[in-house]
Amino acid sequence: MSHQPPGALRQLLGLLRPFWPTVSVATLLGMLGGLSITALLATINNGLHNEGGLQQGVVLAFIGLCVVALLSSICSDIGTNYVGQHVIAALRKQLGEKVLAAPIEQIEQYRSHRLIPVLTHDVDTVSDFAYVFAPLAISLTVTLGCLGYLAYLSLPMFLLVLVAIGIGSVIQYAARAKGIRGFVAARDAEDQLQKHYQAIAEGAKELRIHRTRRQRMLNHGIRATADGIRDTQVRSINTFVIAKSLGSMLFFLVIGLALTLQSMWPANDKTVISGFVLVLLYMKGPLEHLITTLPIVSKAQIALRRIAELSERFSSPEPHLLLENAPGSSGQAVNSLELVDVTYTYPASPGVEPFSVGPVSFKVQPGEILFIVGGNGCGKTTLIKLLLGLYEPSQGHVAVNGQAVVASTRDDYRQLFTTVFADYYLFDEVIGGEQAAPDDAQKYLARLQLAHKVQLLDGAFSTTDLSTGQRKRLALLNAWLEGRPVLVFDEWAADQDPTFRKVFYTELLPDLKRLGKTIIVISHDDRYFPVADQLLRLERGRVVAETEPA
Ligand SMILES: Nc1ncnc2c1ncn2[C@@H]1O[C@H](COP(=O)(O)OP(=O)(O)OP(=O)(O)O)[C@@H](O)[C@H]1O
Repeated sequence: MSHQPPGALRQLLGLLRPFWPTVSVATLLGMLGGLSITALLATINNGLHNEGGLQQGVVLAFIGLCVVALLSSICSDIGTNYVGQHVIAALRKQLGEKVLAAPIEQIEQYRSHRLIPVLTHDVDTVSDFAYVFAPLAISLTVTLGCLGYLAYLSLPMFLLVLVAIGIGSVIQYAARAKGIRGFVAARDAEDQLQKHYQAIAEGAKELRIHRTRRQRMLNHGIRATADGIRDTQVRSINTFVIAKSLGSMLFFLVIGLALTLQSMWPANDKTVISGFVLVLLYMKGPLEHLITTLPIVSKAQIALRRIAELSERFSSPEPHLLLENAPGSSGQAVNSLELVDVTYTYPASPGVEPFSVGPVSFKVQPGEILFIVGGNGCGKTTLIKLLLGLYEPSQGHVAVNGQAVVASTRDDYRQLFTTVFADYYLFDEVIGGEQAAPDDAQKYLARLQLAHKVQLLDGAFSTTDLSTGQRKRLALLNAWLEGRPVLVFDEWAADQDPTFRKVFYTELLPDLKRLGKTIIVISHDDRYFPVADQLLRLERGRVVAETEPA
């Protein structure tokens, strides 16, 4: 993927905007440092040709210039580092917020193996740039100061240097264009590598018991991708290195040319040629620094493009999604929960007919248990994502207490639910309802037959190193601790042993029902279907049977 949205520079400027006073002062100080160094060079050059060496006044000026150059470059460095680190922190926070606020469909489509490298690798690359930013500014101002001094010394020689810099810039520009193409290809391959890493971490067990797959993963996956990245990076860096060496040689050519011209056309003032050589030799350092930093700048540019692409993808955050200082749950009582003629269609992908669910209507009330049943892939999870307000219906609406859920109320609406998805994520910390006392937790842990394994310490589980079924029981603990009115379980019992499965359907669900909870269960356990007050059977996204309480 080498899609390149145009917003990289705009994004960088946007991030720098709050720090413009510091950036301006740091840049001005950097320029002052650069100019002081140029003035020092001029003083040294004059001193070289002055019979009596440096006069007392000049010595004081020399010391003054040293102090100014030292202090201004230190302060400029500190200022730009401060800004750089704040920009990185702002970027990290901004990206985190974007992911937290992005519609679920967008996150599902982006894929985690592409998301994580942007949040880690690309932000780190921009952070590398933050460290070179200050020296870069100083090198640039020293180079400009030196050029100014050269122009003051001799206009023809200054023009000669400008021509040389022009030739050098063309070489650098060509090298940079070639290098950037390589860096973009390498960055694309990084996503692929991340996908392989994810596979070897999450599929460790499967790979251990399948030699052919393991070897294929190693040879065609990790080795081939890592070697590909290495070769592309080596080629790109080599291009920069050759261009840098050519540029370096250009300096000596210009110095040689100037000395030759001088012997052909001797200058009256010896300070001109010595100053010229002195400045050029000094300028070589900062100018080379500028050139060697080009790869870092190019990489930062690519990273910024990736970040801008992610920002653009996630640029339509859910409106009214409260990220700060909002109450944990909406506190609203639920008298009824309804889906009214709801339909939803997944975005089309090439060559595949997009899956649609609906139109579906149902109503469920407190103290009721609704089962959603049907074969694999018939749309049960999609339906509960619609019910939970994670997907917005293409048509129809979801209503609570007869009121349609709209964008401004959707986040509050979601706080009515405690959910255990089939692919749930078990957080270490327990963020319980206000009434969640540790005594209660201990009681429920015992009920879930986990009291001998897990304890609640400082609001976190003492361990989550448990069996699959035990981890899922731990996820269920939230059903009590959060105290929310609607509970949704997506194939919760699938990983439980027959005894505890029975406990779930015949004891825990009825207990929760008695507490007045509204309960929605996705289930394949047909022997427990009678537990349900309502049963909704789906087939290819359509409701084919609905059973209401007698
Ligand atoms: N993110 C997605 N993008 C596109 N299509 C999707 C996406 N997620 C699911 N689908 C499609 O929607 C269909 C229904 O998926 P869903 O997860 O709702 O089924 P399910 O009834 O819960 O299945 P199971 O019992 O296997 O969990 C699937 O056939 C799948 O192709």
